[in-house]
Amino acid sequence: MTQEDSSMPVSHEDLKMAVDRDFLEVSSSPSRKRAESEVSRYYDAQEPANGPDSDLLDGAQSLSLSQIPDTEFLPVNGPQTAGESSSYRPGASVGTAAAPPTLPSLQRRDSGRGRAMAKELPRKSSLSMPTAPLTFQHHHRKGSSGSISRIYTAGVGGGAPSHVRQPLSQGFLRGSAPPESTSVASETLQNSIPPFTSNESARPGLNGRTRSLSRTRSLSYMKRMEPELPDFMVSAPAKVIMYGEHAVVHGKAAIAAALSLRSYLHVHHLPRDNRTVTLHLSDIDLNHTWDIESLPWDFFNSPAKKRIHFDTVTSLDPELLEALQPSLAPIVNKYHSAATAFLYVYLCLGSKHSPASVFTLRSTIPIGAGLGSSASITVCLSAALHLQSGMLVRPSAKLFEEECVRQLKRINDWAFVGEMCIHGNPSGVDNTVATGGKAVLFRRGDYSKPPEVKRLEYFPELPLMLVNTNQPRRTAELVAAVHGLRNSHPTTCGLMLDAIDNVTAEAMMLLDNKHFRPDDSHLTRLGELVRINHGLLVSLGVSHPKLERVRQIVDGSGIGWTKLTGAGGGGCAFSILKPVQAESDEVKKLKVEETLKEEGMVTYEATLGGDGVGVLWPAMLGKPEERSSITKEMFLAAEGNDGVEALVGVKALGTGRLAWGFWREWLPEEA
Ligand SMILES: Nc1ncnc2c1ncn2[C@@H]1O[C@H](COP(=O)(O)OP(=O)(O)OP(=O)(O)O)[C@@H](O)[C@H]1O
Ligand SMILES: C[C@@](O)(CCO)CC(=O)[O-]
Repeated sequence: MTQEDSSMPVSHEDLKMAVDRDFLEVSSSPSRKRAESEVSRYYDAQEPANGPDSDLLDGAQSLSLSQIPDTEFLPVNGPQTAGESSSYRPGASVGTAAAPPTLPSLQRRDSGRGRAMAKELPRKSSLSMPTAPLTFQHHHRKGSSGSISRIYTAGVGGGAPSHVRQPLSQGFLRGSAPPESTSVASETLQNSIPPFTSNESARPGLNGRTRSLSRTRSLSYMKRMEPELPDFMVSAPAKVIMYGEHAVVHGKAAIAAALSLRSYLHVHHLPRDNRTVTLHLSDIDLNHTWDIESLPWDFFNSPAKKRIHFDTVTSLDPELLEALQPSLAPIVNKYHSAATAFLYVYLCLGSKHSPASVFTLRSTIPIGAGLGSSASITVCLSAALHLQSGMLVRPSAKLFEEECVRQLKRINDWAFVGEMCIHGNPSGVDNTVATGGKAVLFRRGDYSKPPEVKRLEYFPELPLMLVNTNQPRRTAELVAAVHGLRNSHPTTCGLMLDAIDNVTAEAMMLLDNKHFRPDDSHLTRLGELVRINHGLLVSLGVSHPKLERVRQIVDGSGIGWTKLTGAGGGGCAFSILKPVQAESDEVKKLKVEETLKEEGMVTYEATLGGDGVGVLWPAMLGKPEERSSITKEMFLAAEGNDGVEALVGVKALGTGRLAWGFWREWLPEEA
């Protein structure tokens, strides 16, 4: 490639070709480096107009040992001698006062097709030094063929200027990102590394320089024993559709908001010599382990089928689904579509070299109740798989808004793929709200294009009551039933869908209005729109006698306006409650709640408009000085929904006990 080439914008197709060639095949090969470089250039082409370097600051993020191939390690400060090498003891400086103020950095050098690329790696032993922060420098340099390569240099302490770019997906950061995961990795190392002996012989490296045999051995020992990444958690919320469900599948708009119930996914990494992946969906009693190598990688990673993180996939490939069947066959569980969603996305995004891990999920969202439980779990899975493969930057206040949006889009796009595995033909509204949180207007007119999503900035705090009829149903079947009705009554059905669209548009004018007052006629208007929307859904055939019973109890007592939410056919309804004006109103409300309970229904307090997908990295409790791991055993042992919330709940944010991070698409300054 010429220098001119390298300055040209990189198209998505170029990028995909680079990745198709070899990116996922050999995770630490020089060709992967080439692909990484292509990906970096792809990002460059999308950098904000105010110039790359001004946007890019020190982001010292830990590099896992898995990212260090068995290539040569050279000191940046000059050739290494045998004597020098024996003084290098990974882990030796951890927590000791004897750590030198600066250490020679390690540099990995790969060469491929005449292109030079070098990248300095922070030495594991130096990562946890408390007084010497790591800094990265970023230069461009001409490769042997004239192409421009990036060089990343890591030093300890030094006053390096800090316009820094992290490779590949490390993204654009502002300010210096805290290297949260480094101390965990170092602790693990400290426990697992046998000490070096200083009298071991040195042998020439591949380029004639010397390197220590003991270092080589220990590195490979460490690589086997150390899990590739620390354990971490992700979480995503449920949603309530206020107006427009079903119509949204047919290109109309819907208004939906994040609900305070959430799913939590714990990702535990296994030592590298264990080559298995486990999916444990504890709410549905599904616990299955696959041998990673036995999965149909060859098919998924074949040039014709390969998909990458940046792809927007709008339909499932029946051949890929077919290829999964042998791996899914042993799973006999009525909710097995969640396993299909997991494997499909896992195989699309991963490779034979994906880290061995255990994915453990617990959700406080009732399943199949219209609250988007499936979307919440697919968002968790998508975020976890992206984080695991290094394709996301963890949320931080330093992340630029544009990058936040990109991260969320990537998570959302692949959560949608999971939703397609579970639902068949989803609109994408559920996963969009579970990803971004808050409240949105959503419309997807053309399925081959991204949906239109508008945040409702002034979404008010509404007096809501949420009721679960506990009547099970499947979203996929209800969506298919409306399609059937539309086919047999195209004109009438079309008018009903248009009417729902009008309801949503009217509601939008109230809900996205900073002058909205929940205690006056605005609330009544919203309530009436709720009632009209429910009536139209009844006509579309997606209500259920139990939902009608909720309506009878709530609306009959005069305390509010009720509508089913989600796919209907059972599941949940919500009511907008009228303002309490007298004591008798309060009494009526209590009576309603009692009656619903007597009839086997569950009422929830509904807080709408909360955060979307969040990350707890690493999975640890407590303030920095007294941190302890959240193990999957602890997570599984938490009692009920309250136990899960008490142990890992995002509500603990701000108490100093947990440090959940959120990509706040619309409010990056608060992240
Ligand atoms: N906690 C969970 N654990 C495992 N799988 C789950 C969980 N929650 C949902 N699922 C998966 O999602 C499916 C239910 O999805 P479905 O779309 O029918 O309901 P929903 O998402 O709650 O409702 P709606 O789409 O109307 O909001 C289940 O069959 C299962 O595969
Ligand atoms: C019924 C539906 O409109 C909402 C399900 O929560 C389906 C969808 O939008 O995918």
